[in-house]
Amino acid sequence: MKKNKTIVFTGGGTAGHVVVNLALIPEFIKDGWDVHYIGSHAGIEKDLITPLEKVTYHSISTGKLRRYFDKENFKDPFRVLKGTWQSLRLLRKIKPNVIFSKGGFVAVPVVTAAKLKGIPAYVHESDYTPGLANKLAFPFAKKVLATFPETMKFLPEKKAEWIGAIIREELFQGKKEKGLQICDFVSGKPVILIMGGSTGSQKLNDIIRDNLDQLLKNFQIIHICGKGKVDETIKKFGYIQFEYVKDELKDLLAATDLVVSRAGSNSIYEFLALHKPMLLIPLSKQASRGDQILNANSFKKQGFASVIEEEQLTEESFLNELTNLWDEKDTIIDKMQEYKSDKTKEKVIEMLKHLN
Ligand SMILES: CC(=O)N[C@H]1[C@@H](OP(=O)(O)OP(=O)(O)OC[C@H]2O[C@@H](n3ccc(=O)[nH]c3=O)[C@H](O)[C@@H]2O)O[C@H](CO)[C@@H](O)[C@@H]1O
Repeated sequence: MKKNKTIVFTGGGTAGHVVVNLALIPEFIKDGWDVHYIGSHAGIEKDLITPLEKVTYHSISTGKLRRYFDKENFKDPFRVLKGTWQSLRLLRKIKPNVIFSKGGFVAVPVVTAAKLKGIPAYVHESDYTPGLANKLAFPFAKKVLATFPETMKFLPEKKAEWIGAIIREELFQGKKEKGLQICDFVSGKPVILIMGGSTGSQKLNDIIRDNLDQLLKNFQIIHICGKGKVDETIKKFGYIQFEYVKDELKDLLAATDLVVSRAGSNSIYEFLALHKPMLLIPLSKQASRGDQILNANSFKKQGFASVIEEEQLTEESFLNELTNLWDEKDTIIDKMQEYKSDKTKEKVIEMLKHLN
């Protein structure tokens, strides 16, 4: 019997390294491919992928990027070596035609093993500048795909291709009434969605909670706080908190007028595609390599967002920028409507199917 074509997806650590895979996986299942996923034992990728029917999830050992001293840092190279050996064994068994990596540390051993087995691996970089895990994977990749056009200058010239953002189809199918109903909100009063990235942000949580009464005078607020960060003591009409939202996100976004968010690349491209004016508070240089600052400033320059850097974040600057954003929202939406995504998802699927 003829074997189905097979694809292996990898990527994890935060949802930003999984959602692009979530957008692509259904298209391969629909076309009769066998779909496998290689992720970590306990990362968010396991949570998000294992409920999917027709996807076989395999766990491997993986390291983690810590920007501080920890004795675990010394064990990580051995974990990555073990992960590479495990990936080699898995790839020998699965025999995929192609591999798609969305990055994060778990992807490094998989892409390395792909090179050793001669399997073409496509690596996707969604941030303005490439992260360390992806940089380690570039030498082993067949192609490196970028979301931001500006990223091309940081990528290996012969392998790099700009494709744009890959967005989950379901996000376009949200219903405003359903979103309002989930939150127990009224229609006719504007809604702000607060999203501190897939893991939540204490900084954003604090500024919202410190100004809650003021904000609730004019807005209703959906607050995605991050795992373990919901404050059960706050119960107010027009304010609802979530740790993380899965299927209902599309409806919550449909009910949203403005967004306040970190500047993770996937999130901000989703807000752009859905025409949601956004106030971005990027992760600071102290806590990251500064990629979110570049993501945010690129969006500001194009007229899609206003930005407050953490060092400038005060109650006053926050409330002022939010008022300005509300006043400017129609102009911003006009600008967003000019942005064309140009069938990015379809292009990538063609590329992976035909190894272009
Ligand atoms: C702290 C950290 O390392 N952040 C990085 C991480 O962010 P993070 O994981 O937050 O990534 P993104 O903002 O790019 O994507 C988050 C994704 O999770 C989804 N989502 C989020 C919350 C929720 O409740 N439900 C839900 O489905 C969003 O719709 C989005 O699709 O990866 C991004 C993409 O490489 C980087 O730009 C960020 O710097």
